[in-house]
Amino acid sequence: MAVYTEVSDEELAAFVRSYAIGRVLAVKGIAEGVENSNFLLHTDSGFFLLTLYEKRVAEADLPFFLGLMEHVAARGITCPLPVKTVSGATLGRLAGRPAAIVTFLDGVSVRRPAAGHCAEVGRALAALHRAGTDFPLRRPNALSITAWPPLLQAAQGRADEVARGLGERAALALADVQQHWPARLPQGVVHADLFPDNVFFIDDRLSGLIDFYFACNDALAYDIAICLNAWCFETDGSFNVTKGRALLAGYEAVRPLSTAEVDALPVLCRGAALRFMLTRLVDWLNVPSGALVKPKDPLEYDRKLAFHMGAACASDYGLMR
Ligand SMILES: Nc1ncnc2c1ncn2[C@@H]1O[C@H](COP(=O)(O)OP(=O)(O)OP(=O)(O)O)[C@@H](O)[C@H]1O
Ligand SMILES: N[C@@H](CCO)C(=O)O
Repeated sequence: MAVYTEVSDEELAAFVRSYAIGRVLAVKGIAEGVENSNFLLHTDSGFFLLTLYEKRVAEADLPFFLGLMEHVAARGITCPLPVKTVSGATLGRLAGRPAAIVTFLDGVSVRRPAAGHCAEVGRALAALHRAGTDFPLRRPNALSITAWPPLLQAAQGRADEVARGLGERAALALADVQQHWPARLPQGVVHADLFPDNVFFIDDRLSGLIDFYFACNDALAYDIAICLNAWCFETDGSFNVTKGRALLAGYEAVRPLSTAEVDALPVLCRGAALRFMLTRLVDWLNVPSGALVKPKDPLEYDRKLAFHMGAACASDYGLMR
């Protein structure tokens, strides 16, 4: 369970009094997630999500994340909406952390996505990219390629405690992506963490997107690579090209890819796999004592990276031209 910060009943009641959402009837720590402390909040006005922003979220970035949710929601994307305090603020402080209340979204995430889910995610990702086009705030990707060498450095000495050769494989992959990383792909606002746990469905139809706390400005196609990694691999480590094709076709039904984006797909997938392998590895080696959190497996992304190191072109992912 991701609850890093405990909140006393008194602190919570005082915090909620600054909103026009009635009294707290119940509050419950949420079992999913690894980044922030999340609570399901039941008040006289219904259900809400209370988030206390933890280590990786810089307070200065919160107006970007909360503003983006409002911006894309106004353009037809179903996502949580920040709730305003009676004085109009979307951000406050609780138990020493920056904190916000957002609307609760109906739906459930899928554990084993099918090709139909992948198609829906592709469409939703492209719609999000379109909706973000005129978002006025900017946030560079703090976990882009320039952030990977320090992550590797932080973990390399102990990487082989997790799996033999892991540090060396990561170093080779890093050198490869540094050599081939594309310079001038179409840019925009990307979600950057659209994993299955951040997409809700009702009756197999996509009902909403959550967790905008890695959103930033980057290459739009990099967001596709993150999704191919997160949605289109099987539990045995194989890439499911039918799911890849579905995701890419869903995306292109809304926003067709340029030739440069198609050509860059393999290296973007390698980079995206390396990014999540490295952040998972650093977290795996540094679980805060006393935190109720289950770190995610870096080796899942080591296996995905191995697949991508052997993939040569976009057709390996199901994209036909
Ligand atoms: N607005 C919402 N409506 C309903 N449930 C939500 C909402 N926001 C979050 N949740 C629930 O809380 C869980 C954790 O939320 P979230 O993914 O934002 O946390 P996180 O710590 O940032 O996780 P992650 O590891 O994905 O980065 C989600 O998987 C979902 O079950
Ligand atoms: N989605 C990320 C965790 C949130 O950063 C992962 O699976 O590694």
